[in-house]
Amino acid sequence: MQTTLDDYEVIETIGTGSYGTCKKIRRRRDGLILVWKEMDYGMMTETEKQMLVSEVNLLRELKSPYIVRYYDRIIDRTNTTIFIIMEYCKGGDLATLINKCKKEGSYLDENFIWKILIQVTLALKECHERKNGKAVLHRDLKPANVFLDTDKNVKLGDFGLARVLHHETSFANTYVGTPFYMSPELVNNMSYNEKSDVWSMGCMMYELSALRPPFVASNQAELNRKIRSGDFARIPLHFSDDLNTIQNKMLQVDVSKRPSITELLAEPLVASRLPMVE
Ligand SMILES: CNC(=O)c1c(C)[nH]c(/C=C2\C(=O)Nc3ccc(Cl)cc32)c1C
Repeated sequence: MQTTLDDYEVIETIGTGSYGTCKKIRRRRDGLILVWKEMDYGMMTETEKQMLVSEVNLLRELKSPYIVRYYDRIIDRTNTTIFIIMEYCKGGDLATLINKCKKEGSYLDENFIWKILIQVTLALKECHERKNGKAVLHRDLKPANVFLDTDKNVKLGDFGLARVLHHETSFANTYVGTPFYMSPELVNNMSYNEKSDVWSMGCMMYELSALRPPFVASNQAELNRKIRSGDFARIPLHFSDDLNTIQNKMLQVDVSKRPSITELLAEPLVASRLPMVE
């Protein structure tokens, strides 16, 4: 049966972004706490509306304990607003966690960083696996798009920029993500591909360790130069050589030398930390 806005009670706004607004809600019939991401599509072009439809359809298909669960969507045509209803992640997002560490002058625990690495890799495995010839690229992997549940397990969210990659090509179209996490192939005007998600994950894992991105600059030209060079400082010395090694592999400038998600999962440093399959 088609649900309506009256089936939910809004509790509070918990986030706003370029995409719109994220609100914590309660489902009236059973009290389940969820969120909805509400977006006004009134000013969107037909292409942007199609992108929105594809985000919802992608979310419905992606099934992983490490990807936010999609519940429903409501379209309010009177107010040209779509409401995408998803699971609530009580732990919030990694960007907030990084800012908290910076404020407190503390680093994250290495075991927690490894746990995030493993779970984001497994989330991307679900995305990159070609189902009926189509792989999904996240294209905007960053701390603000990775959420945590009550047990601080990863919930990859916000596929607003995700693209379906069709079987006939292994390259998708142009990039629109976060400049600090731009991969060398994108800086060199090549197309986005699965290994560009691996680069972004490498940047994110580096930032979780060092509390700053691997490449920073005051302008795009300088940032592009640093990204192309692939030169970045080692993560703080108290972190292990193993963590440093795996992060360096993800930040390989040469795409052919950078591991795919499948190859990353086969790396002994990662494979030895994978959860037991039930
Ligand atoms: C300060 N904000 C928060 O603490 C926060 C919390 C507790 N949850 C969220 C966000 C989400 C949340 O809880 N579930 C989500 C599903 C999809 C997307 Cl794109 C976002 C969310 C946020 C931003």
